Amino acid sequence: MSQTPPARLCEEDILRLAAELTAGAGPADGVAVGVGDDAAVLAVGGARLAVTTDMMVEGVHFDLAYASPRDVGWRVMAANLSDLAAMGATPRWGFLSLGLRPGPTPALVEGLFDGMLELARTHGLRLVGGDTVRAPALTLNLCLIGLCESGPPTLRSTARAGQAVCVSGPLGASAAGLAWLSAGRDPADALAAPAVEAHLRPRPRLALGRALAASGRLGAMMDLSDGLASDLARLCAASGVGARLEAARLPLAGGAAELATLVGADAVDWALRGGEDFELLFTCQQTDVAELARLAAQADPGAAVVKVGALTKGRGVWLLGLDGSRTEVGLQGFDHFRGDGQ
Ligand SMILES: Nc1ncnc2c1ncn2[C@@H]1O[C@H](COP(=O)(O)OP(=O)(O)OP(=O)(O)O)[C@@H](O)[C@H]1O
Ligand SMILES: Cc1ncc(C[n+]2csc(CCOP(=O)(O)O)c2C)c(N)n1
Ligand SMILES: [Mg+2]
Repeated sequence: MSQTPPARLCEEDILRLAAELTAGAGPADGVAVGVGDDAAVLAVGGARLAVTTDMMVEGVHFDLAYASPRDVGWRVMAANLSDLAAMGATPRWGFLSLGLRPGPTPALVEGLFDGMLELARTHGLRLVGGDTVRAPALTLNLCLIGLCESGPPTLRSTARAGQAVCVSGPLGASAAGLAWLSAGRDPADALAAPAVEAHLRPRPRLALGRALAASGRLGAMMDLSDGLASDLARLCAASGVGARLEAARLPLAGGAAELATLVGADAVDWALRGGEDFELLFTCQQTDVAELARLAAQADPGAAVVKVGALTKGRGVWLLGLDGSRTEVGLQGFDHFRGDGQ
């Protein structure tokens, strides 16, 4: 008798389960924000702590064939700091859990720490602990703690229909760099170098996150780690709204169109579904876009405020194509257990 194979969960299913099961325990003392946002927010003795954790695994998030240990350390720190940026928090303390294959060399371990600490120092974060084990693949997990002192933490669940949807910079550069490096192409190639840099050394938008939080003009905010299509769908689901993106407004990373042609990919696909851009995604009243752009330029000269669409009363994330077509694109970004994951 044939048996029905057990159901397989994708990452999205697991995150939903984690949210449901942890919420099932009821409200907890001191938890201002639990599972479901970029960081939890804990109320401790008058302070609000934003606490986040993010793991990177060799072969899944990086490949040592093209990434140096220093790049790997930088990237895991950047991904974690970006979640604090999304809450408008100021980074303070970090813990590193490190899984190393047998026979770790000083060059590997020192390189990982150098990369992490270089970026941590820039943002005033101190590594204060961790754990070290043997593992079948190089694995780094950071847990970072920040302080929400630039205003209330900026959440995913507070967006309203009618607001503008904005991003803080170009999209698709990291995916372009990854595609270039994975194809074994020259990282120093003049056209590809900025994309390679964006992939290996992303720069989380901490000053911008704080400035946006302090403005008091935001609807909702999160960071872009899985791709605009998925991350905006999560923001929309948390806020009970839908969104319409306009392809003509997407700020494609410089050179992405040419690189896409060279490696046989699509730059719009990178921008929507590539992930790891670590830009901020936020919503605000349409009339506040110009003022936030002014604040952003002051806080971070490298950042921009680019309106890419608007929130709607409907459900789902829809893309208005250059040809006038409407396509649903929600949740098409990176998922560890779907598509590019297994
Ligand atoms: N295994 C887990 N147990 C409990 N909560 C989890 C677990 N995995 C994820 N979460 C929570 O689910 C939410 C979404 O997690 P996710 O890792 O996708 O965060 P993100 O900010 O959307 O993405 P990224 O980690 O790429 O920055 C977060 O609030 C996170 O703390
Ligand atoms: C070797 C290699 N293959 C694929 C990717 C792409 N990638 C991996 S995880 C992720 C989303 C964010 O991760 P998470 O959800 O775990 O925070 C993306 C876009 C990569 N960086 N390196
Ligand atoms: Mg995030």
